[in-house]
Amino acid sequence: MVDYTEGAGIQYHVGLKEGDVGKYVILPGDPKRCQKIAQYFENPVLIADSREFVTYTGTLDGRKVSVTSTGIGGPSASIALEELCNCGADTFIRVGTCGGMQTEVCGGDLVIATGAVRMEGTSKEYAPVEYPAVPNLEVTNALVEAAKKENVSYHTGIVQCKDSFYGQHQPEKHPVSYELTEKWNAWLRMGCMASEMESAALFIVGAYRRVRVGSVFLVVANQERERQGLPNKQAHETDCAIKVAVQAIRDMIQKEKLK
Ligand SMILES: O=P(O)(O)O[C@H]1O[C@H](CO)[C@@H](O)[C@H]1O
Ligand SMILES: O=c1cc[nH]c(=O)[nH]1
Repeated sequence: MVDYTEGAGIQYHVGLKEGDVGKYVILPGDPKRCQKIAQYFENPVLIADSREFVTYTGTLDGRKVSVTSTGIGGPSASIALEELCNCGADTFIRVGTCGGMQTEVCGGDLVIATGAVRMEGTSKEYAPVEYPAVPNLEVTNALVEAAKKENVSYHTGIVQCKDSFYGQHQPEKHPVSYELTEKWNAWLRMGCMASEMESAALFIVGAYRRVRVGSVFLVVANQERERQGLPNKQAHETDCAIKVAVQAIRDMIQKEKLK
């Protein structure tokens, strides 16, 4: 393979090398969420700012932890995950936003993924479609315990991943509306809780790289509630999801210390 590391072990896209990041990394999509997340660390330092990939490293309970943004969608998320693995990280929590699908999933709630629908392209370049996109059980259990501790309204379940944000929100405008709409109805009937864009790729690449990945999301709104004429609360403050992810990492660190 061509050496994209410029000979110094620096990963081509994220601009990081071994030692720059902790074992635990929080993965938001939005680079602007990184600083906010880093504020929960002790002594956070901006390590790299390359394309959509912004990284801060600090500590939590004496252990090195990092946050790296992935940008939007599977392609950049898979790059971030691969390159962070190359730097020595092995436990990841995606902290994202999502759109609620079942009517009980309201704006301001959290969703913790127990699996992801692979209606995106990146994961298909790693594993045949028969292979399921599932998060790591330890990370997911830690997220659920943290959500209980933080006393927040949360749901667990399958999230639907896709590549086109507007295919989710305005399928009728897409030339393949027939396919988008029919599949959306199938995901609803199968009980999908929310729609977002990166977890399927992250879970599949995580399985391939033998690292632990989990996801927690803030529900921004619910288009199904809107469609059914139900009140559709909107939320944009991700603090609640960040707190749950940070608490989950603290709990995993504590468990590790007891080993
Ligand atoms: O808020 P983030 O983490 O970016 O996540 C969600 O928001 C973006 C779409 O608005 C997609 O990346 C989707 O997965
Ligand atoms: O509706 C939404 C909200 C956030 N992210 C998505 O992909 N869809």
